[in-house]
Amino acid sequence: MSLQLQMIGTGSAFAKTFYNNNALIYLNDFTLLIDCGYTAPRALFELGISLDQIDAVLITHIHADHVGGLEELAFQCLYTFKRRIKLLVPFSIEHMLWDHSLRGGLENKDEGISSLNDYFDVIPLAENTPISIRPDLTVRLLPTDHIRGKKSYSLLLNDRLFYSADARFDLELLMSLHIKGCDHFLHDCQLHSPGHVHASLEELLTLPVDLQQKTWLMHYSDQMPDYIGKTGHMRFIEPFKRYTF
Ligand SMILES: Nc1ccn([C@@H]2O[C@@H]3COP(=O)(O)O[C@H]3[C@H]2O)c(=O)n1
Ligand SMILES: [Zn+2]
Ligand SMILES: [Zn+2]
Repeated sequence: MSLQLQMIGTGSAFAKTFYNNNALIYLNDFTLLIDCGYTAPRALFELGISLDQIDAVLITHIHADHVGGLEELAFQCLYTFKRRIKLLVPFSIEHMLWDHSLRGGLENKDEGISSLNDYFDVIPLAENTPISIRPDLTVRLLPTDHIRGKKSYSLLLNDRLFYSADARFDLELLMSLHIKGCDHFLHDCQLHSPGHVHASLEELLTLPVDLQQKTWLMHYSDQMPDYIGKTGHMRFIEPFKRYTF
């Protein structure tokens, strides 16, 4: 079954001309936001999409370009829209997300607000297990290396779309998914080497041609225009454009 995907930003953490690398997945009467960085509310505003139109948000890891917009989303859901949406969060980072990222702004003992559950319908996700979010959406969390000692997850949607979030280059993983028939690969890409905590363009260019042809580059720096035509068979995914995968 095909998916409609729209990046509400495609920038690296420090990009100033592209919003944070976050995505909307559109299914029948259901809209899922993948990551909610600090530019997400502004990007959605630019797109004419109200936060009220989001039905669920899935978090890949705890960096501000992936979770920095959650405070606004939580407040708006509770106080403006009076609506609870789903928060899909890897089990291993749920506690950290509250205690280390959001609690400072969202806790309110006077109103009895003391956890993520006071804002969202929290759905903790297990690793490496297909999770059926709805009949038309299965998500598998793939633990992938990003920052040493910090949990970070790539996603496999409906067993056919790989979304790296933030990940170092992992040839073995990419090849095994490719061989199993995964149709589309959206990968973060650091344009200049070394990639350090992200896959670099140089590394991604070592992928076989038939895998490159399925690969879209995201999470790129402001220098992206200088690299057009230098990405082999891989394409840059564009912000705000709606794709059918
Ligand atoms: N060891 C590290 C840790 C972090 N960083 C940079 O900080 C950014 C945090 O968001 P990101 O999107 O994961 O990208 C990280 C690196 O640019 C980095 O370059 N090296
Ligand atoms: Zn990032
Ligand atoms: Zn990151």
